[in-house]
Formats: sequence, C-alpha cells, structure tokens
Amino acid sequence: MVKAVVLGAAGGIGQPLSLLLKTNPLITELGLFDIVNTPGVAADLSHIDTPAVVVGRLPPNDGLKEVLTGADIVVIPAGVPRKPGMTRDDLFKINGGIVKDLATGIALSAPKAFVLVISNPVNSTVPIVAEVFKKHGVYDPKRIFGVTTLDVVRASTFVAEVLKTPSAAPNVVVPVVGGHSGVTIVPLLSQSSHPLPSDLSGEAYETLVKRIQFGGDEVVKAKDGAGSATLSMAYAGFEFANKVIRAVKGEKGIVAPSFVALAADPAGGAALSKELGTELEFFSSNIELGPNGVLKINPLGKITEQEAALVKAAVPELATNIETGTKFVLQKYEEEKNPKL
Ligand SMILES: NC(=O)C1=CN([C@@H]2O[C@H](COP(=O)(O)OP(=O)(O)OC[C@H]3O[C@@H](n4cnc5c(N)ncnc54)[C@H](O)[C@@H]3O)[C@@H](O)[C@H]2O)C=CC1
Ligand SMILES: O=C([O-])CC(=O)C(=O)O
Repeated sequence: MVKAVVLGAAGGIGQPLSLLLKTNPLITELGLFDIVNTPGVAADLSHIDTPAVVVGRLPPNDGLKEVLTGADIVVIPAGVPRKPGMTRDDLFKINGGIVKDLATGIALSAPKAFVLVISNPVNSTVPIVAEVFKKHGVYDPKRIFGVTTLDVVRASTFVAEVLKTPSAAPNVVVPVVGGHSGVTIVPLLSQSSHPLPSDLSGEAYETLVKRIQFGGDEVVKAKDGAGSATLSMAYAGFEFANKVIRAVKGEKGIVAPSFVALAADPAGGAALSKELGTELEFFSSNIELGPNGVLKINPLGKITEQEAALVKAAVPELATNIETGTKFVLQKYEEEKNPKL
C-alpha cells in the first residue's frame, strides 16, 4: 500500500506527473491537490485501469489535510514557472510562500512522508521545508529531497548526443552534483558511465557543461513565455519518486543525486564537507536510498581539476541560496510572533 500525493497537481508538471504516478502499479492511492481544477484532473485519471484510487481536492474544507492524511510520498511541483529573462531566484518571492504553506500542511498531516521538492528555486525551497519541519518538531533530514533528476536526465541525453549514440541515452549515467540552478549544477563528466572522447576539451567541454547547466533556459526560451520544462520534469520527477518507492519496498543499492541536508548522514556529510572545503547545510551528491529515505551520502570521489573548479564556483551561490530559504522562514515566524515587525 503506497499513497502518493501531488501538490500543484493541476499544473504543467503536476498533470503529466500525476498521470505517470497513476501508471505505477505499486501506488494504491493517489491524492491530488491544487488551488484549481483537481476534481477534473482526478476524475479524468480515475478512469485509467491501474490500481491507484485517485482523489482530487481544492483548498476549501480542509482539502489539503484530507489529501495529505496517510501520505507516504508527497511531490511538490506547486508554484510559478519562469518566463524568458527570469532566473530561478526571481521565483522565490512567490514560490517561497507557497512552499512554506504546503510544508506546514505536510508537517501537520503527513509528518512522516517522504517529501520531494520540485518547486523552484530548489536550492532555497528545500531549506524552507526543513525549517518548517524543525518548527513543528517533525524534522527528519533523511526524508526531504530536492529533485535534481532533470539535470541528470539532461546530462544523459546531451552526453549521448556528443557520443553520437542517442539510443544509449537511457543507459548513460552522469552524476550531477551541487544544486539546481546555473553554476550550482555541476556535471561530473569524468565519472560518466560512457566515457567521453579524451579529446573533448576546451570549448567543446565547456559547451557541454554549459548546456547541462543551462538546459532549463533552452526550454524557457523555446516556450517563449508559456513556462518552463514540464513534460521532461514530470518524467524526471516520476523517475526519482519511483526510486524512493523501490528503496522503501526494500530494494538495495539505489543511488541517485538529490539535494539533501548533509545531516541526513552525518558521517557521509562530514566526508563531503571535507571534499568541499567548507560546510554547507545542503548539497546534492549521489545518495544511496534506503527504507527510511537517505541511507548514505556518497562522496564526490575522484574529480578532475576542471570539475573541482566548477564545484568551487557553485559553493558560494549555494550558501547564499540556502541562507535565503532559511532566513525567509525564520523571518516569517518572527513576524507571526510579533505582528508589528
Ligand atoms: N526541480 C526542477 O528541476 C524543475 C522545477 N520546476 C518548477 O516547478 C514549478 C511548477 O512549474 P509548472 O508546473 O510549469 O507551473 P504551472 O504554473 O504550470 O503549475 C503550477 C501549479 O501550482 C499550482 N499552485 C499555485 N499555488 C498553489 C498552492 N498554494 N497550493 C497548491 N497548488 C498551487 C497552480 O495552480 C498550478 O496549477 C515551478 O516553480 C518551476 O520553476 C520546473 C521544471 C524543473
Ligand atoms: O528552468 C526552469 O526554470 C525550470 C527548471 O528548473 C529546469 O528546467 O531545470
């Protein structure tokens, strides 16, 4: 019995993600919440002949509470997407508040659920969820994940393109570490399961790295004001959710990058901090998943000088993004305590 919940289920990511989750036979209940249209999306999906019983709720009458109660895994793609010319950080003003409110709902109604955060800016929204959970006394760093899988999916696709073997893409595994925006996205191409040509250096190497780092911009530009990646993100979110579900069901050795608190595995986190040369509260490295969420945070391992430079460039931006998320929540709680602030 697995209950999966999607918050923001009527949106560009939410609908195809909910469709994919409905196709997973391991999911027995699918709860959909959004501020619009969830009854319709739920009615539509409920006609598909797979096991999940689908329920769609709106905010009035405790809809969020109803959907979240009994949830094992909650995926959050709620919030506004980018338009051309915007950075992910520009979304913080609106999405920060949305994620804080939804995290509060999860802390109250499904504190043990695995929480998969898609809403941007991920580098700041994951710290928001963590702070809200701390405030409610239900924080377990092993259970909160920033979804960076789309970067991994893009890296597989783009590397296979460079190797002129597009059909190999699903088998190409490239760890992408750091975070989920621009220079914080660090592909470790030297660890690709399908080695790149040894002469891929200079401009060709930089072009490939930049394409993985700024792949989101390609989609934003092509959609020309109609939003950002939705279908590839739904695929990536489904991939990661399935990995979490499979690990919970007892499958061993499932490893994938995700933006998590280093406190989720203090020993692994300390080793990673040593490699980074600094202590960040959150970082996306390869993590091994287990029945309780994060089992182990893996080190970066052997990386090239170029990759070390990319990691070095990512660290200060990550630190700022993390602080933005944390401070936002703490400030909101201060304001709630003292409304005159
Ligand atoms: N982590 C990643 O790799 C990626 C993250 N994203 C992010 O995902 C988010 C969603 O993107 P799209 O689906 O394209 O946007 P969208 O605008 O199509 O859908 C967002 C949905 O959230 C809903 N929503 C807004 N406030 C809500 C609330 N308080 N409670 C519940 N639902 C609420 C809206 O009604 C809408 O249906 C954006 O922040 C985007 O930047 C997008 C692509 C990749
Ligand atoms: O680029 C965006 O705004 C959406 C996103 O996170 C991505 O596609 O990686």
